[in-house]
Amino acid sequence: MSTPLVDGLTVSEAAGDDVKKTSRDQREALPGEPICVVCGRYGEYICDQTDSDICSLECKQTLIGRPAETHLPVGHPLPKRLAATDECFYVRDSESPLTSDQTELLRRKLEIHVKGDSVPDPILSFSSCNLPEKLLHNIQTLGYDMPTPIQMQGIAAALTGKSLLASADTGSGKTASFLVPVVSRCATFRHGNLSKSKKPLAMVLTPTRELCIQVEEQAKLLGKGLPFKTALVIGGDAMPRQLYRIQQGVELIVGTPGRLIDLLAKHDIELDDIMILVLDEVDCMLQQGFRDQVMQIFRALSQPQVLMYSATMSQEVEKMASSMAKDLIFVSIGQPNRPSKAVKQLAIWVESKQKKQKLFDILMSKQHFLPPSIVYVGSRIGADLLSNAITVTTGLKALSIHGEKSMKERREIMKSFLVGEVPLVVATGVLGRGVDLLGVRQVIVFDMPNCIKEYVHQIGRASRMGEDGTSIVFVNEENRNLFPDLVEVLKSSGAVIPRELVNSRYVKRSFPMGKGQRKRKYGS
Ligand SMILES: Nc1ncnc2c1ncn2[C@@H]1O[C@H](COP(=O)(O)OP(=O)(O)OP(=O)(O)O)[C@@H](O)[C@H]1O
Repeated sequence: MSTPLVDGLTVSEAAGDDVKKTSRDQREALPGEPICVVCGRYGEYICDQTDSDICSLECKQTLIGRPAETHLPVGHPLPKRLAATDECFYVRDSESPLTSDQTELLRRKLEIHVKGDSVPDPILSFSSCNLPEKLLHNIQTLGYDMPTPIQMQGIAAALTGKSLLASADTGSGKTASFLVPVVSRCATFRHGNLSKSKKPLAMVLTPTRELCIQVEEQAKLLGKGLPFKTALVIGGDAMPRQLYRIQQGVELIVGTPGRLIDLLAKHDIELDDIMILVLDEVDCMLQQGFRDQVMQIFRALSQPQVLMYSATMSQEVEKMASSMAKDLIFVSIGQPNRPSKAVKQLAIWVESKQKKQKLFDILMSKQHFLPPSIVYVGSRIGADLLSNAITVTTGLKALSIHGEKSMKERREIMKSFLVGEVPLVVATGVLGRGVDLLGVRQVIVFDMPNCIKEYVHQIGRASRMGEDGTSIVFVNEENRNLFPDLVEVLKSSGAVIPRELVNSRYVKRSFPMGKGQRKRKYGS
């Protein structure tokens, strides 16, 4: 039986089967699986006109619209991502504006979705948006040759002065997407107002000290040589020093909400010049726990531009963000709340009592332990106990990091981890979000967090800028609240779902075809 789909196209077999309409609906191919000859995703179908593997109706149409000689053989390994050098957008003169068709095509290719009034076109290069020369030089020194999709659209939107709510994968360059406009606007403002007072002009709030440290470091690198000074305002570091720095005159304050409120309550810091407020990890910042503090700080400012970023979003966050800023621009890259496709996920069903032994087995296996690794646990005491047990049982040097340790200790542990002296860190949520742990390619989620979004952030530490990474998560009946969400996330990434999870009564059953099942053919 044939099921009509769109004009003139039918799909053989399976009435009601969910045939993927666009390439975006299709998942990435697993090793050994057929690859769509047009976009490189899972080639679930065969195009009957060309016998090539394709992933969706959209790619079938693209394929049959191509001249015959460009129909590539089945399984031809086309790049999965848009390769910058292959793409006409990048070889054109990037100073001349895109036509609206080109803008639409670019956004479609890069999965850039926008909502709002007068959203500017994405930038194609850092040099096309009037940034100060020194900032451009610093961007180059950091090795950023080309903006990533979130930077293309995010920087363009932020430079208009409008507020922005943006989501993009973990490790996709969101930090520079908000810092480049912050540095540019602050440095330009100071340049034109040299004699005036040096009250702070921008503020970045993040949920953890580690993330603040990292954001401030990157801000310093981007602002080098410009009238752009920064102050770090986090708990655990001496307050007088932080205060002194602000009083000397800084352009940017980076801090956690708690310490900032403390500082503001005890000292007279003038925030009336703040023109940009950034909420990094905005869904976390607007959650109970942080929300009241963030709103208290927001009310102390005089209607700044608000830039809000995260890899995960919710409708509630969208609503709150809309109430904080008028004329908001929404930007999202790919599908929000999905893990980075570059992280290969493995879910293992392990009963709680066996989790430690399973972890030791992994750590002692040359094949499965891929240091440097992070193990995520649910509690501070759990982090201490597990890191000790790992060292005693496996001989591996493991350290724990959590909120009860002093800032000095946390800094030292991070340093020895990042320089490779320690192959393994056992962490709580303090390292779960935002932290750019270059070199980490494996994450082991020992205790499933109590929200799927935190899981997405945690496994995101295993891949930066689309580099391959792996994650292992231990799951059992105790995590049943998350089963439906976890299955969705695993399914969307093409990961294998453990039998116990498949058969669980807490999961609604609707699974993709298993291997070995026949492929459907597109008829015409
Ligand atoms: N245009 C670029 N070209 C090359 N590398 C880049 C570019 N932009 C950022 N990077 C690098 O990519 C890495 C990831 O960036 P970043 O930490 O900003 O990701 P993120 O999107 O904020 O991730 P998360 O959601 O996990 O916080 C960093 O090491 C950063 O230096």
